[in-house]
Amino acid sequence: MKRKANVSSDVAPSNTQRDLSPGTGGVTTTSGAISGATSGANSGATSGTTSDDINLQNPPPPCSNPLVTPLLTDMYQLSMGLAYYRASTHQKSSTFELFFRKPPFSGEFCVFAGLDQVMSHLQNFKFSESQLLYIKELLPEADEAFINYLRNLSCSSLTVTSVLPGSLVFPRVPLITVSGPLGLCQLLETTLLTLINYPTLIATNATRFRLASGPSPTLLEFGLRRAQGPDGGYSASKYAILGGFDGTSNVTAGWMERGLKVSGTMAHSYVMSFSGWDGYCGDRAFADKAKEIRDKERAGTNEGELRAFIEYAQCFPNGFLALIDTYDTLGGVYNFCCVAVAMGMNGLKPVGVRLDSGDLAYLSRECRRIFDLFKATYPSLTFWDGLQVVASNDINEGVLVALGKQDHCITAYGIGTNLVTCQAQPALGCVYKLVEVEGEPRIKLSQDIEKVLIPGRKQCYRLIGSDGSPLLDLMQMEDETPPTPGARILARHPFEEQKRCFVTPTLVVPLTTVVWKDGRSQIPYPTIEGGRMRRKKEVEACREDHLRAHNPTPYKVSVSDGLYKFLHRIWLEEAPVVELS
Ligand SMILES: Nc1ncnc2c1ncn2[C@@H]1O[C@H](COP(=O)(O)OP(=O)(O)OP(=O)(O)O)[C@@H](O)[C@H]1O
Ligand SMILES: O=P(O)(O)OC[C@H]1O[C@H](OP(=O)(O)OP(=O)(O)O)[C@H](O)[C@@H]1O
Ligand SMILES: O=C(O)c1cccnc1
Ligand SMILES: [Mg+2]
Repeated sequence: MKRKANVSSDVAPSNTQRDLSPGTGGVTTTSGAISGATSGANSGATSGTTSDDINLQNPPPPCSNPLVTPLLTDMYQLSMGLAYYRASTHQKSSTFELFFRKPPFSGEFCVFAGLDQVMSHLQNFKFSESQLLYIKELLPEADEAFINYLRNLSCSSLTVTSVLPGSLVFPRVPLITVSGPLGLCQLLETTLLTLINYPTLIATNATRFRLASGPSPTLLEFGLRRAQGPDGGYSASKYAILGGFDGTSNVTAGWMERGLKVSGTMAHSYVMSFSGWDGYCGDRAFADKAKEIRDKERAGTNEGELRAFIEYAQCFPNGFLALIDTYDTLGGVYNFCCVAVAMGMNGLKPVGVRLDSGDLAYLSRECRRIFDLFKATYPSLTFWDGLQVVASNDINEGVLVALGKQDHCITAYGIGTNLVTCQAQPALGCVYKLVEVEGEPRIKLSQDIEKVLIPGRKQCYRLIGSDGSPLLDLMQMEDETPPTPGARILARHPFEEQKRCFVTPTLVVPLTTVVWKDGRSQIPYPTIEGGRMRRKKEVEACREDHLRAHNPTPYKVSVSDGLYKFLHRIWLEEAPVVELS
């Protein structure tokens, strides 16, 4: 992120963070923390490899969710499809744009995500015979000719342009533009919206959590159990990582996306399940050592918890991370430290603790203070400074901001409900609107000025200033000359006449790329890691005041003078003049 004047923080997790996975021994992770160390090697197009690695000739794979077919749509798309067909307008050339009008979370931006599944849908778009039978049942008006038309539909006649995943995007700029036969473009509306709205919302939410936490802590996504169903949970895990999270507890996400890092700690049930030493069959000397240290350092800590930790440490000698708040958090830290000393005496390194209730800042400081006490007593053990303090329990963006203003020693956050359900704003309002038919721009008027459509096919550019940060996004008509670096142009607010500025960009970046044409993908299949890297770069380049959590400065999304005049001429032509008498 850039401050108004200069560069500031980095959103990459620091390279001193540790892997929290049992069995991986708290290994130091690299900046992306999607090392795949715990979830196997990368494999294929959906892995965490960079997009350059992928052979362009590989067609996009099937959608990850088998529910995504041409039938994942609203009834009215099929009804309109039939009506276009009957009116013989279904083959008219058309252009639709997918965009949002208002950013979520009272913010100014979104992080675009979900294009991977859109590419898969375009590639695999085909009604099955049983779906066609069902459509006949549903739409008795449909004759065999229409069913045959649906039967032969594929996306080979479409041209699709899009911004790329991980891009910072702003209101009204078309994120995806679909050009092709009217009937087919219409049939894609609902599916494209459902494939983009939630991924973009969750990637944006995750980005905001990352901005709120700062670059250092490890962010782990823990939301599967609270997500809106299996697909909500899976999408949340994937796109939270695109948005800057480092790992997920969701095993299916790791299995499906082999580059994603899967990790976790332990639950209260595990700690609660132990109550004494009956049936203990582990290493007696190890248990006796831990108990001896406990009796010396803090007699009276919970015995069942101590046993639970001793058992776990033996099972995961390189991945001991203890949940310490089941009975009494401070007693829990002592129990952890005693087991840690016993491990250290066997040449092993514990990973750390998790706090799941109470004042997380205060308790994290207490953890560090007690680690320091042990460090003073057992200075030959070298792991004390590197121990993790993981915090969880209903953490949201506000809690991260609040914790950032307090003194705390938290090194990692486990975040579920508020992240995956996007509790602060549960839906993104991307829309998909017709802007042109047979080369004729179309406008939709509204009493609500924000809802007036900007007509026609557009070219969109990001104009970059001399400090490398974006100045504004500019939309212009397709046939206008693109802006050029060093040349001064007039940029106008689309609706408010007095809001305009002259801008001289240092760099002009086209916002969209042709991603689908002539029946095939024109880009390497988008990867989570590719989107993650683009998001990081774009967030770093953007001025901090556009991204901040509260009262962000509006980012200018402008139109060229030519598009402004065109929009307002069409608006006047189409708006009825009322007669008063
Ligand atoms: N130091 C802090 N500053 C700001 N918010 C915090 C701090 N510590 C914890 N929180 C947040 O305050 C809320 C505390 O919630 P709540 O009172 O329900 O939990 P608790 O009583 O500590 O634990 P539980 O009920 O789960 O046993 C959570 O959202 C938590 O993330
Ligand atoms: O708080 P979240 O951000 O959703 O993070 C995930 C939560 O899920 C687990 O709780 P669990 O399901 O055991 O429930 P509880 O903590 O509410 O008792 C875990 O201990 C976290 O508290
Ligand atoms: O691994 C964890 O600690 C975890 C995972 C999911 C939800 N709560 C906690
Ligand atoms: Mg909880």
